[in-house]
Amino acid sequence: MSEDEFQEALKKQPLVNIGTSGHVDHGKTTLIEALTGVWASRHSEELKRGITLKIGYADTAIYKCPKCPPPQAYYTSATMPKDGKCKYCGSPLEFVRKVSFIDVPGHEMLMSIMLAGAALMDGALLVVDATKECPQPQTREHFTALSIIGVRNLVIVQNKVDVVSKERALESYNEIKKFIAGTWAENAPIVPVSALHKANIDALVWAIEEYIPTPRRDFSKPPRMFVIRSFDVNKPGTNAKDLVGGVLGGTIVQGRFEVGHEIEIRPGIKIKKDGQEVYEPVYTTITSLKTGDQPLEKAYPGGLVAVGTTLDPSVTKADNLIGNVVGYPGTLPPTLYDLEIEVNLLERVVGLDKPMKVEPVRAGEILMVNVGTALSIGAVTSVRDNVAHMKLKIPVVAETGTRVAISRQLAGKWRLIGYGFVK
Ligand SMILES: Nc1nc2c(ncn2[C@@H]2O[C@H](COP(=O)(O)OP(=O)(O)OP(=O)(O)O)[C@@H](O)[C@H]2O)c(=O)[nH]1
Ligand SMILES: [Mg+2]
Ligand SMILES: [Mg+2]
Ligand SMILES: [Zn+2]
Repeated sequence: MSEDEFQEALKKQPLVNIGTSGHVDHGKTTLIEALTGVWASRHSEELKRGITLKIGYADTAIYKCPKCPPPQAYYTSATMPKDGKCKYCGSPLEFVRKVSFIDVPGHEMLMSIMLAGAALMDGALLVVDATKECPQPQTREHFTALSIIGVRNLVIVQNKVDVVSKERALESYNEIKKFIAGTWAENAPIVPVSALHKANIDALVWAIEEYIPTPRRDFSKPPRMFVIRSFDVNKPGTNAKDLVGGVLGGTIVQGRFEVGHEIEIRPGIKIKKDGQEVYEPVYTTITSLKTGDQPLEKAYPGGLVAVGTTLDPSVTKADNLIGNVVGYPGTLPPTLYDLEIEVNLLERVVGLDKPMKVEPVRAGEILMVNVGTALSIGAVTSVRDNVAHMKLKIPVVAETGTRVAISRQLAGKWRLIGYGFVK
């Protein structure tokens, strides 16, 4: 990738994904709103119930005052004055970079969605409610998920400091310090904020600038995108000649896509063949690319990219293609119905109120696997040493060495128990 191409791309599209993580109701979505001005939980069911159910996206740009010291120097499109000038010294603010936030649910029933989101994160914010003892079960479980998936750029956000005493704020800080002591996140910054009152957000932006850099990716690798959403964007009753093809929403994880190129989507759609249900890859052409409202000729890793296609919209409607992998024809890993994984179990199940020992994997049990944004369950057919064979209900697209998160149902809920690598 040339420096010019990187700089050019940087102006048009966020090239870094910053995820949220943390226990339910600790203020992840409120924090993203404070940073971006966007409420990322927009689905009607989410609005009704006040909890995040799906992966949410919100983009913003970071700006900096050339004269003021940090943290006052730091702004986002949502926090900067309308005239684009520093509110302390009046200097015109300088554009730093675009960033995309990926918001995940904290509810214990939605761990699989968090894992799908985590597969896309270049860095993360771990949101901790200062009014609650730390760690809460999904604080632990999300932190473990970041550890497993290999997210290493972390900023810890101590939220809701508007409703705690100074003593409690200090106690909460010490709980967080103790929680991360001896882990890879030991030196992560802890930034106290009130997401609700948008207090100390400049210090958080500063920490993001210091600790979550935009990764320099190799754009020349064969392009690959993980699908997170798929839609039929036509209004009911549209004339057949005006129909627009199916749209895929996802995050590019390597390479770049260009308008006009042919793509393959795997595992594709379920069909019946000789009385058996199988998945067949789908082939189509990219008719448009967009990030936010910005049309693109080329799309790069980072943020949510909408890919227009020539597919019949009935194929993409209602998130039908979630978890699929997109690439140029012939470049994708194989579709696997049988999975052989080298299993690494956690010592403890961390997502429960009381952590408990992880029992070994047994033949015959049902496990859940997350591979990229794909999710499948399957029965373990055999276990030898630390290698487990599984028969999957829905096939996954993965090559040797692909990282897999493994969950087991405990007390009726899927809990993260370990990770593995595809053999
Ligand atoms: N007092 C106070 N309340 C906050 C703050 N941030 C969030 N809240 C409140 O906490 C509740 C939960 O906030 P959300 O942003 O929905 O929390 P979340 O972590 O996104 O929740 P899930 O996505 O369901 O896990 C809401 O009632 C918010 O208004 C804060 O800084 N101070
Ligand atoms: Mg939320
Ligand atoms: Mg909530
Ligand atoms: Zn200034």
